[in-house]
Amino acid sequence: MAKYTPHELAAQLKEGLLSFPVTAFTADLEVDEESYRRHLNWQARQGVAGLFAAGGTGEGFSLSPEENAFVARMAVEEAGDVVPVLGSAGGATYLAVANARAAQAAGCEGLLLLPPYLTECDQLGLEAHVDAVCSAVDIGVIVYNRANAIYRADTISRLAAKHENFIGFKDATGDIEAVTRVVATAGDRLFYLGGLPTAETFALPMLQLGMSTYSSAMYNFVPEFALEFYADVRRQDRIAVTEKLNRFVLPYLEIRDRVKGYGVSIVKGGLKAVGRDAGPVRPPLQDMTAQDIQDLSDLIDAAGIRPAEAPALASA
Ligand SMILES: O=C([O-])C(=O)C[C@H](O)[C@@H](O)C(=O)[O-]
Repeated sequence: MAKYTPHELAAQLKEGLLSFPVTAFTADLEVDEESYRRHLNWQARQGVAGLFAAGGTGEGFSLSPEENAFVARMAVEEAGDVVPVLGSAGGATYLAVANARAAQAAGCEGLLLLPPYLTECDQLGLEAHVDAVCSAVDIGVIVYNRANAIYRADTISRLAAKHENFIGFKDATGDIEAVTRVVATAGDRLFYLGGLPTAETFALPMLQLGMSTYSSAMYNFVPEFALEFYADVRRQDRIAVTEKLNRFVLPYLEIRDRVKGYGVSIVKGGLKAVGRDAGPVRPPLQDMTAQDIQDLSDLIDAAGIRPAEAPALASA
């Protein structure tokens, strides 16, 4: 039974940083229960407004429906008494509906609806997709505007008028005109969160567009830094934000951009770098090389943001 109504959930999420934890895997690429539970415990207790299990950084797209439900259940058990936990739903409509129902049954307060895969889709199909998911559950639903799921403002408004539990719009396009149309049309009926890769990079300009929060992947391994960054953004302290961009975020992007898919792999690399290994990524993503992890570890030290309780990386 959810503790938050969809409306209360939106009010809570929009006022703080959002955690998107990685899903821990063993060397055999199985879900690593012990390591995941440990990670969740750490992530939930640093001061975020909500925790999204099995999102993009959590490799939700690589989980079977059973694993997705298991991950959601573990997240609720480990973090649900501290922060609202949201699950994820993805793939074809029938799978997304099954994921959504399983997330609700696991005790999630809401869910992130990931884009479906492979096929192109347009507005009527996307509307039917969101319609089916929102109708299948009572908990809050946030759509992820990304890849092949790009929602027009009128589609979003119709869905918001129809479904009380449709509460949020997460953008990973950075298309200012389109996002402005969505925010201007749906207004306060929804809340808006930034979800571009390494969302910190865009946080200040997106705040002006109405995105009071964002998904922080780097919060996984440098939580204090990520929270300070968010506080600077909310204060609109451009000088502090720029200093942090130069000190860590922009050099981090240079490592992230070395290989396609490192947007996720670098987060697990960052966890290795701070001594909190959550295992490998699943193919088709590829793990960071030892050199890339070392470079990231050096950057963390040069920026002075190694988490207090995290040991330095043993030299290779
Ligand atoms: O679903 C997710 O993990 C994301 O939204 C992607 C990341 O959290 C992205 O915002 C980032 O890399 O900071």
